[in-house]
Amino acid sequence: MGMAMREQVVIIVGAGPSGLATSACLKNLCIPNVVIERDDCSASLWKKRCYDRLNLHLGKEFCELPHFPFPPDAPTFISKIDFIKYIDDYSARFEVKPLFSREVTDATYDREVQRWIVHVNNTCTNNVECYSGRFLVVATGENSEGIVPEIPGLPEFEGEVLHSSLFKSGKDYSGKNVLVVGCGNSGMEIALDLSNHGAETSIVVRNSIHVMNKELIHMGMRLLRYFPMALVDRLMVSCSIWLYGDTSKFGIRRPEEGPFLLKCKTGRSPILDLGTIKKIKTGDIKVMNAIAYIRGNEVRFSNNEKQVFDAIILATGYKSTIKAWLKDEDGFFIEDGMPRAKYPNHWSGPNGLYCAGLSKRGLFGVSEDAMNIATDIYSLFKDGLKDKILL
Ligand SMILES: Cc1cc2nc3c(=O)[nH]c(=O)nc-3n(C[C@H](O)[C@H](O)[C@H](O)COP(=O)(O)OP(=O)(O)OC[C@H]3O[C@@H](n4cnc5c(N)ncnc54)[C@H](O)[C@@H]3O)c2cc1C
Ligand SMILES: NC(=O)C1=CN([C@@H]2O[C@H](COP(=O)(O)OP(=O)(O)OC[C@H]3O[C@@H](n4cnc5c(N)ncnc54)[C@H](OP(=O)(O)O)[C@@H]3O)[C@@H](O)[C@H]2O)C=CC1
Ligand SMILES: O=C(O)C(=O)Cc1c[nH]c2ccccc12
Repeated sequence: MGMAMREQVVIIVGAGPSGLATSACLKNLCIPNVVIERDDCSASLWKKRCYDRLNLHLGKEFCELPHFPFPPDAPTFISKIDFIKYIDDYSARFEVKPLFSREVTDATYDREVQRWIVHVNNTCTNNVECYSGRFLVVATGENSEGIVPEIPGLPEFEGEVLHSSLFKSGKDYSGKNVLVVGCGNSGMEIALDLSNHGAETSIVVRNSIHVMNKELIHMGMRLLRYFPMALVDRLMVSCSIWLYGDTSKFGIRRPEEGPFLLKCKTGRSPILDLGTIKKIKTGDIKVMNAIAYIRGNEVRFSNNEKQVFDAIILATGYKSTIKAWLKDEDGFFIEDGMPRAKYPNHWSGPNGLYCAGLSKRGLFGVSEDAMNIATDIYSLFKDGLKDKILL
């Protein structure tokens, strides 16, 4: 029996904020679309794959999705629960109804028929489904899979090893010796949570980082609307020095380049401190050098220090997994699954291919991409393609 081909205009892969926002913007312009999601719910990163104490880091004006502002009486900083509610309200408002439990395993552009052919594994029925669309929007996110670093001896480590995406709470680690590897925003907050719950906590900081707080970053983001980045960056660093002093004696060095410049160049966010630095200063959280190797349950650091641990939390970041399923003959994406073209030209590719949420600019980047993509597809509609597309 042949497989039924489900004809679509726009196929959106991923029902996180990017996929939902793109769908909503398209619907607003009366362009039919379908959202395909591997998980059994939308925004699964927020609902299932983050730690309990997580809340939004940025003010609500930087976390809004298109055409749906947060209520004026909502607090500046939104909690995770309220953000999840906002996402669900957003889907309801625009009647976005993703097809859940469907993992895209293959997407190929068929030049003959000028359409994207997308194969999906329905994890409920175990059937393979096939969709075809004139446009394909990749919205599978920068956080599709946790990165597990290659550290000698890690696979044989005798204690527990957990990626930060699976970490829920420090309460399971009370009284244990825990090593957090990685000092991005996840690592810093997880270390705080562990220590608050009575774990003996250490964190590996192998490179320089900018440390700021919520209010400072909020002020900086607002100032960026009016002032040059170099000026705002200088102000941010001065405030950071005033707030935290010289942290190098605690193992935390500041980069030469400014926080927002680094964010734009590398995508790495400054650390938004929620109390971790105070605990590092008091010695409640211990800063460690890079890991040299692991033997049994003992970790050896690059300065020859060694210590035994019960658990290791890998807060070592995430990767995009697009390359595993997208037949990308034109090389729109590079090896790490991120678009080759630099911001602000990253979102539009050849043959009706787009990506949303891959600009390393958090939720504000997500909204920008969704609106650009919908407007672009709409203009192709208007230019007379309409009849052809709707075929
Ligand atoms: C712990 C953490 C906290 C964060 N906090 C903030 C914050 O406060 N502010 C901010 O601006 N940003 C934050 N971010 C950044 C985050 O990337 C965005 O908030 C947002 O979730 C990005 O949305 P997205 O839709 O692009 O990706 P995601 O939310 O990751 O959604 C992608 C979706 O695609 C699905 N998918 C993946 N592969 C497939 C496939 N092959 N087939 C079908 N479906 C697939 C996934 O299941 C997922 O539901 C945070 C990230 C993390 C990890
Ligand atoms: N509430 C919020 O808004 C939150 C937002 N986020 C966001 O989510 C995204 C992901 O954050 P996060 O999960 O922290 O990941 P990141 O990619 O930001 O950080 C990963 C960290 O791991 C370090 N690292 C990687 N490999 C190793 C290794 N082998 N040994 C030692 N250190 C290593 C990196 O350091 P190095 O520089 O040395 O490579 C880096 O500090 C970010 O954009 C972040 O801002 C995260 C948490 C909360
Ligand atoms: O998650 C990202 O990549 C973002 O850009 C949003 C963000 C979350 N936490 C932050 C701290 C400082 C600057 C940006 C962010």
